[in-house]
Amino acid sequence: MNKYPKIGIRPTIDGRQGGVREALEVQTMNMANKAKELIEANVKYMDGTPVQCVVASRTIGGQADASIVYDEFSSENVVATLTVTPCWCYGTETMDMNTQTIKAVWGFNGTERPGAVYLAAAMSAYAQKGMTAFKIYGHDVQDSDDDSIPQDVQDKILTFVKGAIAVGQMRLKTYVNLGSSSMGIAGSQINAAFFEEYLGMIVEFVDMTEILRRMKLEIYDKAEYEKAMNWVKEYCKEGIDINKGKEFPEIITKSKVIEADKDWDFIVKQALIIRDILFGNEKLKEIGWEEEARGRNAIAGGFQGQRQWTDWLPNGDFTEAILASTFDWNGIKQPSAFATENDTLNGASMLFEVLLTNKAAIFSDVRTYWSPESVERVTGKKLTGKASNGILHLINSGASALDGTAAARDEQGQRTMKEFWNMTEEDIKACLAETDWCRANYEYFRGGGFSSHFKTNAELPVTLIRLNIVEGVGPTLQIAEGYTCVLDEEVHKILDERTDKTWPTTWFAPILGAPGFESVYDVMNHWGSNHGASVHGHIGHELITLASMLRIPVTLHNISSDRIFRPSIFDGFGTKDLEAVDFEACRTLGALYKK
Ligand SMILES: C[C@H](O)[C@@H](O)[C@@H](O)C(=O)CO
Ligand SMILES: [Mn+2]
Repeated sequence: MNKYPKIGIRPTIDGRQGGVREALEVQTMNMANKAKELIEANVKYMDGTPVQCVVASRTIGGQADASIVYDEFSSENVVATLTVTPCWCYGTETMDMNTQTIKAVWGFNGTERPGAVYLAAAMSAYAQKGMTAFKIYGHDVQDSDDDSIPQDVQDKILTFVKGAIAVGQMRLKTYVNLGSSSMGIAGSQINAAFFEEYLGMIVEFVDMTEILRRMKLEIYDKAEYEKAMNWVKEYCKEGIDINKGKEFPEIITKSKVIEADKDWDFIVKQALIIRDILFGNEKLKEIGWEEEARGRNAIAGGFQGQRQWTDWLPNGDFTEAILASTFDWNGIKQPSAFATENDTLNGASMLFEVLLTNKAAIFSDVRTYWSPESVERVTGKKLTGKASNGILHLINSGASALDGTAAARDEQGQRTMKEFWNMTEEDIKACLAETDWCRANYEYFRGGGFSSHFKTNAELPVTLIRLNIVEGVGPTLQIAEGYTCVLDEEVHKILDERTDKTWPTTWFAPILGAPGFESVYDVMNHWGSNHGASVHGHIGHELITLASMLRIPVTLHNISSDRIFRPSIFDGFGTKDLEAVDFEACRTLGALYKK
């Protein structure tokens, strides 16, 4: 990253000199420094670097002080400001009025000198001006000499910062769209205006022939290619070949132009090349390809694959699975949001998840709702535990991140999925050991290739999401928190093999009870598309905060109202039907980067 997006911290103060201001200087600055410590210790950029804060050089008692701080922040790529104060200050005279930053105000909840009153005054001013700001004050009154940050305040500050830093990291980065429409999936017919106006991103279009050009002209690092091939030989074991013994018609046999024993050479090269197209590679400059070495400033992308590519060339499953994982042949790496079937809206969903968690996002079809009755009919057995109300089969041709095996272990030795920097050598080997690579089903993929095949082998909290675009409404987000399920082995086998035994499976049970979550069937029935992106952890509240920053209304979620944190201006649209409020507020405010 050229210059990290930062959080600017603004200590505001009662400007009355001759006693009041002087008495508050230390406490106010202290709050700012405490907030900086909290943020820098808890939030990381995509590459694992701790998020950086810039604390203003002075307290702000009026716009003259504020203007010095605007200047300090302007050269630092400050994307969001957190104004902190233990006292009453003068609302519009001290507020952050820069329209380019995302804002929050933390008003100390004390009674001696009321920070929470300033907070309320500032929020009313922001609302009156049509500006968004997040309101933070503690649930319990603190004494004026208590410099701790209560847990509820910490949670709000961190949720705000995670969202704001995600917004900052997306801004002016590129989504690389490799190929075009895949099998009529509308999400693959990229909507550039969405990326530009809502995410502040740039869309680049790259034809899939670029991959063939780089193969033919050998525009890749040969040493790395050798290394990757050796790694594949050692760790990527082959699974079943379901084509064996089958008679295929000529249109299928003559379409396989890469010999079967050359598939790995092809797909490993393809993975290197696609990564380089997105992110660049200094090595290419050394071999005379300076333009290619630069990459395209990507933060995410997707590959069409089906069908103009896969109808005669090996599929993109290996590339997609490896790009999305927290490791490759070079060891640990930051996971990428990289969409299969060029479903750009699922790619953007993956991007939100990776940005908020630093973990791998798992791309899949939301393929089948298995009712308890159907499972019993087909297997003779009952679903149990978290699966007992029915399950969703999350499965796509083998493009899911290998972290989805849940083979990594936490400090207690339990299965989990991790931030990439916490992945160990053993975790990587374990994820690879629980994955086998099955030769692609030639009926679907005439050109062959290999699909990652595994099952998510632990009961873990996950969040499944989907970005949709609805004509007349714009982009909307759906969020389902739930658990991955481990089924009885025989039940798993019977259900899994009904779909495709060469693909990775995650069994998912959403948490029921919220509107739209009356049953597992309802969740599947309300889902906006054929795909979803899941990530480890229950991060629905963080997604809601991020969506509110981007003005993307959330149309379906199972997050309790006490976890929902949106800008204070949303309260001005009512408090009864939070979903309707979200719609109305997002529509009134308009896209963050509306041209
Ligand atoms: C191989 C098949 O075409 C699958 O890729 C297809 O069923 C899908 O994943 C549709 O989303
Ligand atoms: Mn699919």
